[in-house]
Amino acid sequence: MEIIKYMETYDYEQLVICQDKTTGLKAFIAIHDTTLGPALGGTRMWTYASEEEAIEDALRLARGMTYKNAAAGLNLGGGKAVIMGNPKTDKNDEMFRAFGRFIEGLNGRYITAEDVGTTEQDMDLIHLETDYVTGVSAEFGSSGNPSPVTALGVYVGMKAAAKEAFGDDSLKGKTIAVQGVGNVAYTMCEYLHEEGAKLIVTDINEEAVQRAVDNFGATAVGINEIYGVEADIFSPCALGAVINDDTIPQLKAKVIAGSANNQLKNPEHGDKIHEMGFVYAPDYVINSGGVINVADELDGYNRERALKKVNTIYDTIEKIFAISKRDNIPSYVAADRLAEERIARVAKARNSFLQKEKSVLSNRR
Ligand SMILES: NC(=O)c1ccc[n+]([C@@H]2O[C@H](COP(=O)([O-])OP(=O)(O)OC[C@H]3O[C@@H](n4cnc5c(N)ncnc54)[C@H](O)[C@@H]3O)[C@@H](O)[C@H]2O)c1
Ligand SMILES: CC(C)C[C@H](N)C(=O)O
Repeated sequence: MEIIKYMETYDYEQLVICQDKTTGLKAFIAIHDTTLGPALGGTRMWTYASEEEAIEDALRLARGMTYKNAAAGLNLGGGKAVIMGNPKTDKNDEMFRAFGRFIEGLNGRYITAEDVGTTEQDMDLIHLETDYVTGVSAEFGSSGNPSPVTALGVYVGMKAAAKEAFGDDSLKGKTIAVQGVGNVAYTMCEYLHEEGAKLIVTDINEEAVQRAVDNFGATAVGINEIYGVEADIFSPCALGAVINDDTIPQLKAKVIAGSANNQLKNPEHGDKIHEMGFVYAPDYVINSGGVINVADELDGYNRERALKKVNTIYDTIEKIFAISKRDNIPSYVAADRLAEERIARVAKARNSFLQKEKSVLSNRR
């Protein structure tokens, strides 16, 4: 991978390499675009096979956050960090403190939070060294783990998608096939069960499946069967790239609405499901509840206000379907357009000179 070339192609601002051999920290912080504000995005800890793979992931995820934050109406740019290592065996407290100091060194250009492989406790350790961290424990007046709020957003976004597909946003009696019943999907299933939906679930973790069967009367199926079950809605809540050439022909559901990031294997798969008449709730819009929630901490966390904002995911999804129909474009393109247009409008509004910004004038002796 030619890093600078890749960064030029997608217009990235910055890539930071962090190492601290005492603690074993090897991390990358990618900042994609800060037109709307400081870059907010989680820190992922993962067993990457190579540095190149880690950098690629950081860059790709950072750009995703630019779009997610812009479409969510947040005054925040996009960034993401990755730490190389096994989150189960390679963590130590000092590693996260060292990482916190690197974040502090960016002076607010990047603000972190939880992502795959990192926890509220890790954020608390980062918080010992910097204030540029969200998703820290509630005892610090913070919002805590974002997953349950992400689940609320997916639930309301799913209702908007159901309205588009079936003319009614009620999920009562609808059958929903859920792939992965982890942190986000378990809470989402709670909402769905309460509304009277029928659940079909799968997970590689048998305990997670059993919990859904016991608590929500869900029907369990094998991991490869989930695509082809008779359902109204397919809800991918585990992995990326699950909408692909192999899975699309199997899908019987009319709606695709779930929490997983990067659901489309390639953009062509977004085009294909559009042509085939599926109603697809774009992933980074429907799963933006977590980031909306942690972003509220920056104004002094107010749960009621945060949840009110998360509920607007319903309206954003409706708006995206309206753009998709108006311009006859797939919903994932409509979401990108919504985000890009907002960034362009703000960039235009902010391009006039302000005295406080550094300029040639401040260099006068
Ligand atoms: N947690 C958040 O706030 C948040 C926010 C935005 C997006 N997301 C995305 O939502 C998804 C779920 O996040 P989470 O926090 O619930 O993660 P999680 O790890 O708690 O849950 C994922 C579940 O998927 C299962 N799984 C893994 N591979 C599978 C497979 N091949 N088939 C079926 N199940 C499989 C896991 O066993 C686990 O139970 C991820 O893609 C994540 O990036 C999460
Ligand atoms: C900042 C976060 C809560 C990030 C979250 N993991 C996401 O992908 O949206």
